[in-house]
Amino acid sequence: MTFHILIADPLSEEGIQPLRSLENVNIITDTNLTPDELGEKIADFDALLVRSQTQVTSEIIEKATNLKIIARAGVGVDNIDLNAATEHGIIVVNAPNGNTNSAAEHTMAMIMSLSRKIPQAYNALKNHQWERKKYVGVELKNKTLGVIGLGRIGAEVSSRAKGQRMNVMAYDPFLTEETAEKMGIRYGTVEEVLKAADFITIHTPLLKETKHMINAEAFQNMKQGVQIINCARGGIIDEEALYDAIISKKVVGAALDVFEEEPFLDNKLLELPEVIATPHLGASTFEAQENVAVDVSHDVGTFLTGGLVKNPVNLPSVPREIMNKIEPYFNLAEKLGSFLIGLTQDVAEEVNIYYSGDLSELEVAPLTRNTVKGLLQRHLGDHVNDVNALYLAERKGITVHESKTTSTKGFTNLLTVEVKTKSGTRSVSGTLLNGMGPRIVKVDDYSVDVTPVGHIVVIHHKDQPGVIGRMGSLLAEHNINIATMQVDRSDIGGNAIMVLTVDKHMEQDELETLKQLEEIYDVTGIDL
Ligand SMILES: NC(=O)C1=CN([C@@H]2O[C@H](COP(=O)(O)OP(=O)(O)OC[C@H]3O[C@@H](n4cnc5c(N)ncnc54)[C@H](O)[C@@H]3O)[C@@H](O)[C@H]2O)C=CC1
Ligand SMILES: O=C(O)C(=O)COP(=O)(O)O
Repeated sequence: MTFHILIADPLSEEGIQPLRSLENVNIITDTNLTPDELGEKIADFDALLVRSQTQVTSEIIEKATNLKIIARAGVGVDNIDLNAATEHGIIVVNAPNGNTNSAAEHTMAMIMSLSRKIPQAYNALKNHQWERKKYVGVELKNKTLGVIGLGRIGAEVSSRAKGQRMNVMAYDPFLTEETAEKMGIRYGTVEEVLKAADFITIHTPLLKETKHMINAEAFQNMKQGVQIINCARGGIIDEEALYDAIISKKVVGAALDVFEEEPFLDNKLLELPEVIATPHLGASTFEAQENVAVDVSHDVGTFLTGGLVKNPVNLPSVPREIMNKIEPYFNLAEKLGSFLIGLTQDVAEEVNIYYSGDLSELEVAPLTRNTVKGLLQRHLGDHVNDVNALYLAERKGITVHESKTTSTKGFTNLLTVEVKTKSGTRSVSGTLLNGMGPRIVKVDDYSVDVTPVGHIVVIHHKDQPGVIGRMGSLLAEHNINIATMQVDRSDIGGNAIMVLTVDKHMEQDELETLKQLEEIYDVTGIDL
């Protein structure tokens, strides 16, 4: 099988070598596609690699019927409709670390250019004006730098600013006073930071919560004569409000690498002499581009060949050592989910997954996703995968809970899945037998020992002499061979269960004929 990969934004050629060196890949680079052209082509591809320019909208994703992975060679994924990707089971990966240094250096370059008006002075000189009085700057030493968003880049900028003898004060929802103290910076709320800072630099992602976070009200709270830098994302600063704040002289300088609309040819902010700007160049160094391209190439290559990606955006990331321990249980989890939903006639409303024994010591989130995948695939088909299983369950109104328990019922590991419907609760438990693979060991309250594979028939009946024999004869009449049989009962003469594995798929009418026997209450065929 050949994987078709589309590179839709310029990526470092050296960086994508790991991908090119794979067998069975067909890589097309086309960095000039219009949204319509991308929409027309996208169905041909298994993987799409982009930077910030290509907008991967829900309309594009809708048409991407073969797409399995979208890779963002950089940090911000605001150009990708993550919900649409998740809904369609497309994994999104990014390269969160490769451009941190470049973005931090670019931010420092912007702060220094701003404080000494270097771009303006350079421009004047280019225009044959020797202007020394007009371009008097301010020192950074002893000034306060307010950092909004102390993640990878914010932290790097902070440490470099300290090297410039600046006082750094930061706000981040995950920053505590203790951590700030350890980093040698001051902690403040957003309001406190905005009020205290001489220079403010933004390093948050663009999210619903951060859109226009720096608005007219925020500018009002700032110091008179503040200077502001945005090398994160356009839209975090409200550009209209920034324009007004510059006109009113509240803000005396702004350095912008990112804009609400990109690319653009006209933006009225650029008419103001207080504004210096670059066209989204924060990550544009040879080093950063090579780093991010290598990272996404590895993830795309690994993913397409069935491996574990390092930087998933719409899936929690699980380290390889931990994954090695849980991977053997994937099949069990998926089969239990699939078996149980096959047994459940009514609409599932709630799913409870209990992990015990060895399993209770593991990171179980990937197993929960596999269980739910098995559960949903029976009715929704193969497009349900690890990426969209929980999302689709939520959309179908099914709540999913996972918990760890100490009750192992004598097994070294036990996974129990319970489905609640309007008419009651059904459950199934399974274990992974050392060297022998997965087994179903309980169906509701009955103990069994069934390998979850092939054609299974679950029969609820009355515990009475002769039932098993008559059942065998009926199956023989339909030329159905029983491979294995497990029987258990609640008490002598009470309710009982038979779990058969048979050699071929049984049609519904064949299953119905088994109900001719009056001791049979219920027959369900499940193909795993
Ligand atoms: N101009 C350019 O070329 C580049 C821009 N970027 C952008 O820089 C930004 C930061 O990137 P990283 O530091 O790598 O991300 P990161 O994820 O390491 O850091 C982001 C930080 O923002 C914080 N945050 C979220 N909401 C916040 C809020 N309401 N107020 C304050 N802090 C908040 C988060 O807690 C996190 O610590 C991203 O938007 C990214 O896209 C990144 C690389 C290059
Ligand atoms: O990594 C990011 O978030 C960036 O903004 C870099 O964007 P780019 O890849 O240079 O288009």
